Amino acid sequence: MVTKSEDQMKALALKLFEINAFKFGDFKMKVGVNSPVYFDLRVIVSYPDVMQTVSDLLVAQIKELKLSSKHVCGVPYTALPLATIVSLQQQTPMLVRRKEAKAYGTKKLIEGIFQAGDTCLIVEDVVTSGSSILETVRDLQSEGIVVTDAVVVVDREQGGAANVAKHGVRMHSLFTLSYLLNTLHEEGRIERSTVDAVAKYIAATQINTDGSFIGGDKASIPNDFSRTKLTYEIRANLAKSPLTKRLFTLMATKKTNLCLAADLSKADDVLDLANKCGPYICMLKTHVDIIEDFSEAFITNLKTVAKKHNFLILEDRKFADIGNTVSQQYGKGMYKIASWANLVTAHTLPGRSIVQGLKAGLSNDNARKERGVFLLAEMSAKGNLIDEKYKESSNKIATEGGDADFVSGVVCQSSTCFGFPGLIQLTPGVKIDEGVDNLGQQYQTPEHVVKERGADIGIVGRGILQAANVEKAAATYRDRLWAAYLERVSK
Ligand SMILES: O=c1ccn([C@@H]2O[C@H](COP(=O)(O)O)[C@@H](O)[C@H]2O)c(=O)[nH]1
Repeated sequence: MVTKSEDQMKALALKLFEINAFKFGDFKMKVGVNSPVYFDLRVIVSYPDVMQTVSDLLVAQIKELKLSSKHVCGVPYTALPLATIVSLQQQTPMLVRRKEAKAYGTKKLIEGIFQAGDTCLIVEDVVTSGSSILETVRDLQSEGIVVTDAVVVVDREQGGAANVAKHGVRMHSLFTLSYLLNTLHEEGRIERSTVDAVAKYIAATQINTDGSFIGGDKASIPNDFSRTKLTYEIRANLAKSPLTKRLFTLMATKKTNLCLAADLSKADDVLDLANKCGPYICMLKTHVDIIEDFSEAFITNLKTVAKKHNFLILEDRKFADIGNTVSQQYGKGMYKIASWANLVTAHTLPGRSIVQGLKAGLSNDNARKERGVFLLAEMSAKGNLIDEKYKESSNKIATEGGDADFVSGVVCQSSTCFGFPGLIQLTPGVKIDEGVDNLGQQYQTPEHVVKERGADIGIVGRGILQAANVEKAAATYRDRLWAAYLERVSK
């Protein structure tokens, strides 16, 4: 029996690229928007070895998943030869769906011998919206045939799996587009920028069951896929961690990209501030070590306020030690930060081990899904020592490697810090009046940080804390930051 090995999958991915079964460019798609990537699996009939491998892998997949069925049926036309080989290898009778009923003779849409109540497994080459699978399912079902599963060669990850699932069909793909892109990149065949560009396109073109685009019609799909031009809804689809997705979604639904820096030294003052400003913020940022009367009760109350007003808590601890120490600073000590802060900040100075150390401070994998870190790649302090190379290396830690899924974003001052749209740019040093304080903090206006510097979330501390009416000030900052974001994505 053929099994699916990682090496075999990689080799096939490269082979498909070599024979132009998938290519990069600007292609007109059935769904009505152009795509930077196109699959043409029709060509594989000219490569018997590729046909053999693809069908072997499909059969291995069917066996692995124990997908037993009375018939197999390929979605016309490209998948027909694949379904034929699967039928032969499995000795499972085939059904053939005609695209149009014959005008003479039996006028049947489904050819082959079957009875109502028989089960049938669908075979498909490439799935975008899933509409072609559903057309075949519809014709089989109208003959009383039961369809619960489909095996496909490539899932373009544009919503097809979810769409067919809504009609009771589970989709099992050999390859996802992300896997293919990453494999080609790892093997040096395509640039990281191509991977990112295609990922942005895929996130922006998620398709509903009815063929419409999630988040608007065709006209609303941007042709500029740079991070700052995409909406938070679209970027939520690209985020690697559940927590980052949650934050993007929270921002989009609550319509706020304001983070309040609660730099106060009394626990009750922080709670009072959080209660007053909670409705306007997506995140409350703490410096827990400046709270003089810190207690567990404070944390319990803060979590209650966060839940009531639907914001996340970011502890701006700026971890910077070796992994082993960081894991203890995060999980232990009097603050037990890992137990309550959704997010923390960390310097990238120690390298990748900073992220590994934080992950090690969490008790289990489930906890990791609910926690994340913002890495500091730039600082707002005048005369800070960070240079371009440091920024670039921080970007690599944030976006590459096995621990990048724990990174929710980057604390920085410019849009050039990172390009990956699944991460969030957090920018401090925001005040209605630009300027520098007496200890070197540099301020820019809400509009400037969002539109010119690429901030996704603006951090405001004293701009709100020192206002006569903190609630009113929070509302003003929320309005200005949000309006700047809307303007940025609409132009
Ligand atoms: O580069 C950085 C990183 C973090 N901060 C933090 O943000 C707030 C800013 O407060 P303001 O009162 O608005 O100046 C503060 O908690 C800093 O620790 C930063 O300013 N710059």
